[in-house]
Amino acid sequence: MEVLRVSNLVKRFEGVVAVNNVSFSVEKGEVVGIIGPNGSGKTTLLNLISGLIRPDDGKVYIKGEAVDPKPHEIALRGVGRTFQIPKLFHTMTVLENMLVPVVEGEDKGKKAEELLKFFELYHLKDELAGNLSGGQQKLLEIARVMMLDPSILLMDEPFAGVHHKIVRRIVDHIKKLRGEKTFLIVSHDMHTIFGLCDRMLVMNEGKVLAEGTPEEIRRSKEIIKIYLGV
Ligand SMILES: Nc1ncnc2c1ncn2[C@@H]1O[C@H](COP(=O)(O)OP(=O)(O)OP(=O)(O)O)[C@@H](O)[C@H]1O
Repeated sequence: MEVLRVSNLVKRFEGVVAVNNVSFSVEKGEVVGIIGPNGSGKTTLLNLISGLIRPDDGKVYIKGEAVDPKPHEIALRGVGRTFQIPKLFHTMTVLENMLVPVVEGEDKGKKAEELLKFFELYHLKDELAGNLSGGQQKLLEIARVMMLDPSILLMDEPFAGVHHKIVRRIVDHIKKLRGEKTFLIVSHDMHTIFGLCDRMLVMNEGKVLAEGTPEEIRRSKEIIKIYLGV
């Protein structure tokens, strides 16, 4: 079942076409990686899907319905987002950060604790978020976005600047959740993303240049040309 589709998305910034007529779709439970050189439009694409910026053209469909590109509207439809630099409250504790998203019902605290246990952060629950390592902050942001029970997770560079032990933990968590949840992950960490994804999109100069399984992408001459400049 298709859970996400972007159709002819375009975003221009004075003179730069950051996203240039991008279309693709994602099936429920897939883990899709987005790779591409710096400035190829990956973050802008995630910003468009999560409604942080409005497209100049094109549409985003979630579970078959066109969405109004507003962050709140998109979050309500089950799309969660993490950032290249986690957006945490550094002077609040780990547990307090977990309780920032508005969640209906009475068991917010219990849910937060369960998620902290799942992400192996429970022992740090009373620590200030600002005292966590970069990798622990990334884990906490992932745990926090799960408070809203997203069905689709957009992740921007979840492995960048993260100790390899925590990279492995993040990968393990994604593997546990795949199938039930759908992931769209932007990463420069070729080794990790190739090992994790079902499918990859390769962006260059705002366009999707190639799409395929990690194996297909590895064999693609175009990709080698972009990354190695030959
Ligand atoms: N707010 C903005 N104003 C002007 N130009 C922008 C803005 N955001 C992005 N751009 C430009 O759009 C292009 C795509 O940027 P984007 O950050 O989406 O690329 P990226 O693939 O995520 O890069 P990186 O891997 O370095 O994070 C770049 O040329 C960038 O300079």
